Amino acid sequence: MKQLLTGKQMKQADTWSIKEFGMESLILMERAALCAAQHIMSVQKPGCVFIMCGMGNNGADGLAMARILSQNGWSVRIAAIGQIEKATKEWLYQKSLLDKMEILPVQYFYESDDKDEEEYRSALSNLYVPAQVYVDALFGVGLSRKVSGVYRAAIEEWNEHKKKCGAYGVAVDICSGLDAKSGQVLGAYVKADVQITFGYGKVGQFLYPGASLSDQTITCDIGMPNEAVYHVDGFPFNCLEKSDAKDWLGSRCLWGNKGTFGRVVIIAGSSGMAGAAYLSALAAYRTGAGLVDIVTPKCNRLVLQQLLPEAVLHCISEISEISKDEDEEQLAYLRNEVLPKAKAIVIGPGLSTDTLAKKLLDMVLEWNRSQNCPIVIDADALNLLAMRTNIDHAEYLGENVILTPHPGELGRLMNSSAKEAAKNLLYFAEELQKKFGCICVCKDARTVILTQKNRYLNLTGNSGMATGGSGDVLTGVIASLAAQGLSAERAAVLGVWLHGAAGDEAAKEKSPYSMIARDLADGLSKVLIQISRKKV
Ligand SMILES: NC(=O)C1=CN([C@@H]2O[C@H](COP(=O)(O)OP(=O)(O)OC[C@H]3O[C@@H](n4cnc5c(N)ncnc54)[C@H](O)[C@@H]3O)[C@@H](O)[C@H]2O)[C@@H](O)CC1
Ligand SMILES: [K+]
Repeated sequence: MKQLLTGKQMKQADTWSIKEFGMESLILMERAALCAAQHIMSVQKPGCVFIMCGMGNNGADGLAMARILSQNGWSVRIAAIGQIEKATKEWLYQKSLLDKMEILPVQYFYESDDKDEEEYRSALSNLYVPAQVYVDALFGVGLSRKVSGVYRAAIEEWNEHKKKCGAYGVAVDICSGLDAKSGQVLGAYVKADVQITFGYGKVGQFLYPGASLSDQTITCDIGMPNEAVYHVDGFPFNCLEKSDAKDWLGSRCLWGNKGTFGRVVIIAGSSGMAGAAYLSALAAYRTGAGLVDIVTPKCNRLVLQQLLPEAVLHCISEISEISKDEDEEQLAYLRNEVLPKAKAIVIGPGLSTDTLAKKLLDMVLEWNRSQNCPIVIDADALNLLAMRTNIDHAEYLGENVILTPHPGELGRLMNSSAKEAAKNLLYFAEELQKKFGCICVCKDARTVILTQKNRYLNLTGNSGMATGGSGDVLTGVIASLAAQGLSAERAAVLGVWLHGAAGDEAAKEKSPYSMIARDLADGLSKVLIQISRKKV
């Protein structure tokens, strides 16, 4: 399992390693600089390298790299941006070593208020020499505000000159301008070929748009003690990898019957929305559930029977079509005959928010209070949840309830907008988890999964999955895994991973442009072939 930290957590881990564990800051820095320099030497023959340094420890890494590369036959040019009075002690130390080597001019560029950005850029232009490698060591995890003035000009010149001379761009620790927690860019930002990041990957490097700033992010071990990660506020973000997916999936019982592999009840669809029920149910079967029941309005009977004859259909009448008694009767049937057989329930895809949908959600939530059955709440059921204002959600929803909002639904659940939710996905996810106390799967280009105790970031998937019905497929995958016996938390995390990996398989065959939700179901089979164990 790969672990990621926010910038603040990384600084806490650094501080603990230095102050409590007693590891010298300069030892960590030497290893960091060596890793980055070695990467450069492994991909390029000695030549000319240009290094843009700030005055913090990221800049100090850049100076240490200059020393190492110079000792290895590189011609080095450094532009130091900022005020020397702000330099850290590590920076001054690294500079003193360069001075003793008498080889490296460090050209300073001071912050001053009397220049506008254009003037800064033309002055900087002379410092940025043609080189085969461009290194960005301006800001690391210490970036604390929007980039402006000389720093903005320095970044823009760096990008432009790098492009002009076709240089290989290396960002030290993180692309300058990228927020290490949110993945948002603050003013100006470096676009590099690779980020060489130290100790742990930073969450912001894997969330978008941050994840698009470099082609590659390489995490280097710099000798930080393993315990450091336990001395940070909150929890690190865990990223499931293929080997973890294999472990979590386990092996399928060779002598199992359809009862062994769980029954999923899917309450989904409304007039014109049969597809949502179909995709959820198809995905539940394709992920291995033994039986799938669909509870849906009568109007969807024919189409669902034709599309998925394997499913058990329970067709219900719209409230307007039946008497009050008949309505009570059909709800009692579901409560007494259908829900008790479920090993996992999905409610919401294409359900609508009408009175019947509301009653169905009430019934399922009531069921959840007395039964230990994992429930995936999605789409319209989330919209209905957002309309409720007078219940204590954390008490009402248990730890085996899984909410799967996209940014629009997340915004509604938190009385905000889709735009805000997408921009501050981590913050919104944290607030949602606090509000409802259950498992929150906040879907976007990168999906964040939060539980009471753990935080996960999913790294599979691609833009082709931004297509109608993709979320419906996810509900079926998660419920299917839960029905087969995985804990609700593992079902949610593995389900999101599997769904993304299925999307990656579909993209290989169809391209992200032309893949549709159904292709994800084919993708699921391919991924399951790769990760399922051959033997018990
Ligand atoms: N021993 C350590 O602490 C280690 C630190 N390392 C490096 O140190 C970095 C962190 O160093 P620092 O904490 O000194 O932080 P940074 O070097 O990332 O930047 C901090 C400096 O930038 C200034 N600053 C922040 N935002 C700004 C903005 N928008 N405009 C202008 N100035 C701005 C701050 O005032 C401060 O002077 C890591 O990213 C990593 O590269 C590594 O060498 C590993 C070991
Ligand atoms: K940097």
